[in-house]
Amino acid sequence: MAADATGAEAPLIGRDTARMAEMAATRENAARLPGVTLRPQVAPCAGWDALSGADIVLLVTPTQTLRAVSAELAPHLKPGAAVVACAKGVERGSLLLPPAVLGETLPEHPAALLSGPSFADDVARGLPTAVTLAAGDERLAARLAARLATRSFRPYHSTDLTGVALGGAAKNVLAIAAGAVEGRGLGASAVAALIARGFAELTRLGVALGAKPETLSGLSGLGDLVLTATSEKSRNFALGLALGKGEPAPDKLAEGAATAEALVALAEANGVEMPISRAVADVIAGRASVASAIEDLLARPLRAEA
Ligand SMILES: NC(=O)C1=CN([C@@H]2O[C@H](COP(=O)(O)OP(=O)(O)OC[C@H]3O[C@@H](n4cnc5c(N)ncnc54)[C@H](O)[C@@H]3O)[C@@H](O)[C@H]2O)C=CC1
Ligand SMILES: O=C(CO)COP(=O)(O)O
Repeated sequence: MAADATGAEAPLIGRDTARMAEMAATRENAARLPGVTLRPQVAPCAGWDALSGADIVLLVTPTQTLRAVSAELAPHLKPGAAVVACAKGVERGSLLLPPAVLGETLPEHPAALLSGPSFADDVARGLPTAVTLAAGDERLAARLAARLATRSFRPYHSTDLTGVALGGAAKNVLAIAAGAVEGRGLGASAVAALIARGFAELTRLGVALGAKPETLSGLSGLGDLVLTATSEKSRNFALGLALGKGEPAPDKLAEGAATAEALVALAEANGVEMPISRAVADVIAGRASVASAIEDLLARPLRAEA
């Protein structure tokens, strides 16, 4: 559970017992958020025991682990507890977005999703951040948003789970492409073109899946795309940058790399073209070089902008 506005204790559960004990003692997550002192109500611990008292559980593991982790914690949840996925991606194989994965593993629990432009480091340092909290039920979405809000962390609520989830998944793939364009030294105009055309393909798929266009152009879609596709703090952008420069990939989670192939498969299944995402999937899978992928994108036939 998060350290929310109520000041209630918020257990922070991790699987590495020694690291959680160290975090509890030093009040710092030295590996992920060095220099940030944990708020007093955050209680690092290991094991699932602390779940039994939680009304709201935030799941902050990567997309491809969501199914296993949520299934493992299922027997330990308080009846009726809301489970909020914070992952941004498409599950490989099933092609499901995070809320739909939770719908399968935790059908008795209301599923929600937290997404939007928010580097963990910015949030932890109390810098102003606005995000989207989505749940199928509007009252639940509003209640969760109010519960998680702080003076600097502003969740807007939504019932468009698909739109919020799709924006978060696609922007990571597109950020890899933006990083690669930057890494090849193609200039700021090319990055802007990529963001705009990337947003067009994100929107096409979102609409095909039933998302609301205003969700896609909101915080969790366009907002997060702009952040991630323009900042070297983004691990997805940093991966693209390394690929573009021909350097080794950084040893950090880049959700877009794990999601690219699944995103393109989801688009194909819905009859939607996503050429930039496809180029990223091809490069990640080793089917194309960055140079040839960019060549192919530039060689596409000219067409109407929509
Ligand atoms: N770091 C950020 O700024 C933001 C991250 N996210 C999303 O949050 C999700 C997680 O990302 P981060 O926390 O940044 O990644 P991370 O790599 O910093 O942390 C992931 C955590 O999950 C744990 N984990 C991995 N596999 C696990 C498993 N099978 N069982 C239990 N725990 C497992 C790891 O030990 C680690 O503590 C991603 O989908 C990412 O897109 C969303 C918004 C911002
Ligand atoms: O999702 C994020 C910011 O909103 C974090 O982006 P990266 O995973 O690329 O670091």
